[in-house]
Amino acid sequence: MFSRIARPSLAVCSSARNFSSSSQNNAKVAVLGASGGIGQPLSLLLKNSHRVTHLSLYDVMHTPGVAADLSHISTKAKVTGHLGIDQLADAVKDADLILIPAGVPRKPGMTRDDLFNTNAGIVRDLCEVCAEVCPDAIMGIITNPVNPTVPIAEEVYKRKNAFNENKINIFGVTSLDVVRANTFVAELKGLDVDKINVPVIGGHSGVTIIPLPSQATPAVSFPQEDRTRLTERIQNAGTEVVEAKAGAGSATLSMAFAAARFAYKVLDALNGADNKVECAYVRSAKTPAAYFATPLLLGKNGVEKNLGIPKTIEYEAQLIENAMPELQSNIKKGIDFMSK
Ligand SMILES: NC(=O)C1=CN([C@@H]2O[C@H](COP(=O)(O)OP(=O)(O)OC[C@H]3O[C@@H](n4cnc5c(N)ncnc54)[C@H](O)[C@@H]3O)[C@@H](O)[C@H]2O)C=CC1
Ligand SMILES: O=C([O-])CC(=O)C(=O)O
Repeated sequence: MFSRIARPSLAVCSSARNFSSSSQNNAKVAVLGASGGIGQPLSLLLKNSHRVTHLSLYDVMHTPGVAADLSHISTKAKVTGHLGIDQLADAVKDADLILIPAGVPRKPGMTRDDLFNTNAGIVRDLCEVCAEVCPDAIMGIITNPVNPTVPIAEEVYKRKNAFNENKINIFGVTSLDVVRANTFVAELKGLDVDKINVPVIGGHSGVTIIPLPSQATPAVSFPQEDRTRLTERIQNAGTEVVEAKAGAGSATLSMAFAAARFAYKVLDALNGADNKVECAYVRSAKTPAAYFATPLLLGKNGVEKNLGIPKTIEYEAQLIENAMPELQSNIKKGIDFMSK
């Protein structure tokens, strides 16, 4: 079974070298954790995108079936399935973009930090291969807890001499916070959700999630009581889904939508499209925390320009201040994990 899967994936991947390019219509995207609750719908959205010519699916289970299923869809992306660590290098070779939703999700009563012990090692091991095989690929890490998994990834790249201090190509995907903020604000204000943009900065857990509705476009205003309720709903939205799923996992479909939104912007920017801006969690010189989500102008190498913390009102400035201790401690936990 194992060797039957290995051969075709090798064959396809050697020809996949030709796919690697900075053209949106000629991009190889690898999904690591492709068989999971996020991985499957995300892979479907990518298979449905004109931007992708090679969709490479990696997991420790079920990728032959997921790849066979998706490969029957009449869109142009070639689909390859890769199973187990021995096939990871082929899965990511020549990738333009790697998305990582591999790892365990929360159950009711757990915090994202409770996932650290399992997921930190998974991200480390995946990044070790990526650092060796495709250090320049853009990487979007979805695996929780995002606040420390992104520093872990960069520490791996440093150890493998694959780290480029002049370039930011490793992102924590926080687009779901923006998607939720847009949805909730549009609902509250009766606006067209397609036309609203609410920046969300900071990190991706509890108080480190900092929505900035004062900077929304179009402009919206709230009495303070509503602003507080909105902020808390966005901060707790992941838990809202975990509780509603009652033990069957956390957000998967909305996360797949959000990760696809992130991926499409990255791929469009790789193809030279201007003005592709997305909030994401990256190494940052713009705040006291070494990693911080802000609006980023995307380009051919990842972050073209960090647009920094937008203007804030006093309430939002206080949220930023409140978030710093937890965020800094989460980042330290990731870096300490790698120095053991
Ligand atoms: N950044 C964000 O906004 C969000 C992050 N998440 C996180 O995404 C992660 C995945 O969530 P789900 O897809 O719901 O979980 P899931 O359990 O449904 O899927 C995870 C997949 O990862 C695979 N996997 C486990 N170890 C692996 C390894 N070493 N290499 C490759 N694949 C491996 C599993 O086989 C499984 O297919 C969780 O950590 C969750 O907390 C979830 C929602 C939002
Ligand atoms: O809450 C979770 O565990 C999953 C997640 O990150 C989210 O839905 O924002």
